[in-house]
Amino acid sequence: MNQATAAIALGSNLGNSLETLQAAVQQIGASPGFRLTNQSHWYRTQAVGPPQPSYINGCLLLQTHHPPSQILQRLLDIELQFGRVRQQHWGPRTLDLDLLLYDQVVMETPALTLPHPRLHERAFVLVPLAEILPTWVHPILGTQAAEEEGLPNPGLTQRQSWTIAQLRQAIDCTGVERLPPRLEAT
Ligand SMILES: Nc1ncnc2c1ncn2[C@@H]1O[C@H](COP(=O)(O)OP(=O)(O)OP(=O)(O)O)[C@@H](O)[C@H]1O
Ligand SMILES: Nc1nc2c(c(=O)[nH]1)N=C(CO)CN2
Repeated sequence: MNQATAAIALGSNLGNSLETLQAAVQQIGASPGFRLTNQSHWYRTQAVGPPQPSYINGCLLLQTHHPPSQILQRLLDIELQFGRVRQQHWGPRTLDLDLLLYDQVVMETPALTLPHPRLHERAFVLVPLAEILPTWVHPILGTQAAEEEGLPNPGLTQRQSWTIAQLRQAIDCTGVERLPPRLEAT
């Protein structure tokens, strides 16, 4: 059966974040039909949004035959399992899992937008994602359709297409610090 590539962003800034994130990776990898193929390092990142503690962020890649809606549902279930409660918009959380992309699929429903609509502007996503998927081309940015919809072109010059590595180069990535590997084993 044909498998799709999906990328997932993980973040946490409440509780023992590293432990939670590592347990979440295990849960995702152990989910039927999800094959974990790559994982970024973990990064300590300055919080975007209201004042709150810094986050730990990372990304991973899956091969899967599940459709995007089922992947999102599994991610929401795992968030709940780790005690995620939605309170403040962009506020602190024990675990946040976002589906960043699914092959070149472009979709928008009330429950799911692909690619993730803020992927291209977030250093805490682009830095880890560029480690594991630098050559993926954003299916909307830089295209005619994006301009017609008023989507921002993230660089000063016009491009026909944007890879993850190019998007990462185009934004300010200060405040995103790779954690030393020894911390990953704790
Ligand atoms: N690509 C996506 N990945 C994850 N959730 C998505 C996506 N597109 C839409 N959603 C919807 O967004 C809802 C709210 O997500 P959430 O509370 O995690 O947002 P947030 O993390 O506060 O903000 P942001 O979306 O900017 O990261 C989810 O219940 C989900 O239905
Ligand atoms: N550094 C950082 N900031 C955030 C994050 C996150 O994962 N990392 N998630 C948010 C809500 O999705 C809001 N702000």
